[in-house]
Amino acid sequence: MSSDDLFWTTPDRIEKDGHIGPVDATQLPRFAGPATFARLPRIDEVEHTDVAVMGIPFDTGVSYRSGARFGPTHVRESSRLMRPYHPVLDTDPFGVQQVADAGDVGVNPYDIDEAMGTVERAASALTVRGSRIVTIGGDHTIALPLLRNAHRHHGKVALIHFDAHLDTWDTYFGQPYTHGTPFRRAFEEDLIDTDAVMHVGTRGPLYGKKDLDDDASFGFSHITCEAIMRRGVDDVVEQIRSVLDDRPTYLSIDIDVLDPAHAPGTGTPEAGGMTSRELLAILRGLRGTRLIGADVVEVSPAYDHAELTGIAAAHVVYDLIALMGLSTEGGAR
Ligand SMILES: N=C(N)NCCCC(=O)O
Ligand SMILES: [Zn+2]
Ligand SMILES: [Zn+2]
Repeated sequence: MSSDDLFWTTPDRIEKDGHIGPVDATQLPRFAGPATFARLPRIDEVEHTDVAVMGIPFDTGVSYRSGARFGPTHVRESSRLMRPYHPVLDTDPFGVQQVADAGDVGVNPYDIDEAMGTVERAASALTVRGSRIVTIGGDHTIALPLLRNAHRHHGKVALIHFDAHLDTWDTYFGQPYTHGTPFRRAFEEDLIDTDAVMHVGTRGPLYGKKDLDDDASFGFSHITCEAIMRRGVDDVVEQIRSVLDDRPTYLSIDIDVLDPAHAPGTGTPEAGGMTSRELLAILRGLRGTRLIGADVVEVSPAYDHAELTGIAAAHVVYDLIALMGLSTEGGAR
């Protein structure tokens, strides 16, 4: 900031190769100013956006604890400490591509159908403008309209779904569109490439064995949390990569895939989950795959403590952005 500009309205930003990055934390302390994701510019502050971070403050689809409507704000607040260089992937996620915060979509909290339509239209508007999207939820219901948009622009997509839960259940209280059902609907609507759909991190009690039989009949394979523990991260990465090949790939990450010790702030927690270290390591193993879109959902801040969940989710979003910059789909490699 110059001396005649003492306020956060026009802060200095880190710039690289013509890409406008985060507010410079050596000029304006990280804890000051409004929280866009990683203190990146808003989408209206840049001419073109390669990757848009979009918030969906929606939780009308939940079956247990509510509150994920506050997820986007919380994850942004928890993302103030992101730095511009990713040492493991050896990349500048905000320097190799233009990343911007698209803000929150104004979804109807009283009408799930209408909200899903709004999410799809918002996602489509960003896609048409040439942006790939990392969505911050919101409950998992929103994966369905996001997959509808992905399918419209890319055809059937490979889906890697990190979650404690299958989310391929049929209905809850007779309702087809809930946070426990998006991937069954996606299968029925032919949005996903059934040769390349996988759950990672599943665990916890089910309603019955039929849940697994139904899920398998939709083409899903799964790597349980227990398998991750026994087999280790590298082996799991190899299995995921073997199904992806160069297919257009969507990653959906329910933060409850993490153990409640790592992510207490979520609506349907299950014991025995992944560590955030395991999740980040598996994601980094997907470097160079054809990532067309991703979401991080189910952060419910009222149940969070010391921003544990928000910080984990913010790091996951950061890594997804880094992966997009290294992706074979429009990325800088
Ligand atoms: N957290 C998500 N997305 N789904 C959980 C649904 C679990 C249930 O109510 O049986
Ligand atoms: Zn879940
Ligand atoms: Zn889920």
